[in-house]
Amino acid sequence: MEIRNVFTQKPSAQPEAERIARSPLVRSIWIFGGLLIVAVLTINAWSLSQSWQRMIRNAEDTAINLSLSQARQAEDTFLQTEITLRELQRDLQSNIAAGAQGSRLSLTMRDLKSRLPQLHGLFFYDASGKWIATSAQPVPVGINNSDRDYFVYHRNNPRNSVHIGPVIRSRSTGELVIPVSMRVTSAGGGFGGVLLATIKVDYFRHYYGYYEMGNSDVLVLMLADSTVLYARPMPDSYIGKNLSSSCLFREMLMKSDRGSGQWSAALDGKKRIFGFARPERYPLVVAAGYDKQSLIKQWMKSRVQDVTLNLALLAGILIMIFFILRQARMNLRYQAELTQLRDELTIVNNSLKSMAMIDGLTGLANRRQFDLYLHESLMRSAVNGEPVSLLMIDVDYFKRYNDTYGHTNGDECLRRLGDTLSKMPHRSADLVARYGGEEFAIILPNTQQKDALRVAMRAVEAVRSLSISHQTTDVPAGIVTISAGCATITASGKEKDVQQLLTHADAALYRAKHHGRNRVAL
Ligand SMILES: Nc1nc2c(ncn2[C@@H]2O[C@H](COP(=O)(O)OP(=O)(O)OP(=O)(O)O)[C@@H](O)[C@H]2O)c(=O)[nH]1
Repeated sequence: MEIRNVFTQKPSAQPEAERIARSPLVRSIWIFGGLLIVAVLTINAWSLSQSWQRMIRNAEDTAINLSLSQARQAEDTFLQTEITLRELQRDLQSNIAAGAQGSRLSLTMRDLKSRLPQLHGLFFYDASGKWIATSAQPVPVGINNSDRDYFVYHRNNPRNSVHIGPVIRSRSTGELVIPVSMRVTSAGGGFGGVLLATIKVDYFRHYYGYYEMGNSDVLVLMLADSTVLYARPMPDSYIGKNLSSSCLFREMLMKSDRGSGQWSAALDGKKRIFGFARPERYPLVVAAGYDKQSLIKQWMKSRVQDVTLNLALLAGILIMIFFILRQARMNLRYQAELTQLRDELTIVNNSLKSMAMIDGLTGLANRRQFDLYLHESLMRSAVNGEPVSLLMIDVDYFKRYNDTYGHTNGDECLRRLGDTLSKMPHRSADLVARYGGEEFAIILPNTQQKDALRVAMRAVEAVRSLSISHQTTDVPAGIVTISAGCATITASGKEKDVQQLLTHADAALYRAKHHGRNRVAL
């Protein structure tokens, strides 16, 4: 009988690994870990998106506030200029009535100009465009301004409102200036000339320079027709540019006088977050724009710490899942090994149990099994009323056989006899056992006495035909023979049944011996 070595045999690794991978515990850990990672990623994505939205909202708020304050500042600047022009207009109207005095008006202009820092100059041209008075010193001679747009505008337009024109280069100083002009009515009620105030572009350049803005952020003052008056920090070549293609003029100003949004600047094509405002009094527009790329960089810089911490958290979760999985796999493997060990031990136990029922020399059922089976057979007989027969078989003169051929040969002889008896045709219910020493027994359930007798005689004959030499003076046949005693009972279900059958079979065997051996007795 083979007993497997349970301590050295290992299960094949592949199916075991697959079984562990498919186990509910490992799957649950994967699902839990996956959900945890998804949750962390989702929360992080949400928090990043919230902080980005906040950043955009802040930029929009700052841009709109800045453009509102600049619109107000521009309005004040132009209002002061308008007041100055109106004062001059009043003065001029009364002088025209009394006969215009250019030198006196120039003095007044110089005085007014000195009060307003934004002013580049004040001028009065007569109906033909000739310079009559100016705050400039000395008064240029021989210049005619009738070709200027603002002059043409007032000559053709009788309205008394202030006109703000696109930036021009001053003919007296060469500076970039914004012309603010008014029509002067002649004594007869016709066109009497133009009063002009020029505002220095440098005034806005200087003023906008106060604000802390990035190199790509813009602050732009425009006319309502989208002509640039000044754009910080762009070079002067951008002054006068028409921005009508911008989203600001195409969409935003159509809906509201103030607001915010994101679009690509018509100035340089860069995407910015804009705020804009249009003053009530003058046809001006101010827009402040923050460069989106710079904002993204700034935002990313501010989130580096958070993102790093979250990545560390994610890495921690992954490591934790890894260790939990490893631990779970180890536990499952130990569990599998323990289960296998238990199964192996059960097999070994069963083997040992069956070994306890087998005779080591002959391989037949041993005395223990014989006792159990005889008891069981008699119990069954007591229930169904069928007879049970027992053959007790003893080797004749076996002491002498041992003495003559030695114990080793004696053992071999017993093995051959056992083999012969077990190979005799038997019914499946019959049991051949080694009863002890040189004694054998055959239990024949559901067997009548005459049939048992026949089996016994066949056994005696089978041994005889083995012709195992037994050459001593006491053994007449000169070969190994056996004697058999045969007994049959129908059990009563009482304890004594076993003893009774054994005693009868023993007595029969005794008789077989007594009557010369090598025979059967009932
Ligand atoms: N070799 C061997 N001898 C055994 C074994 N068991 C019992 N014997 C021997 O069998 C012999 C039985 O002898 P006895 O009971 O005197 O009977 P016998 O010599 O066979 O004489 P009868 O039974 O009267 O014919 C003893 O010498 C035992 O030592 C065994 O397993 N192996």
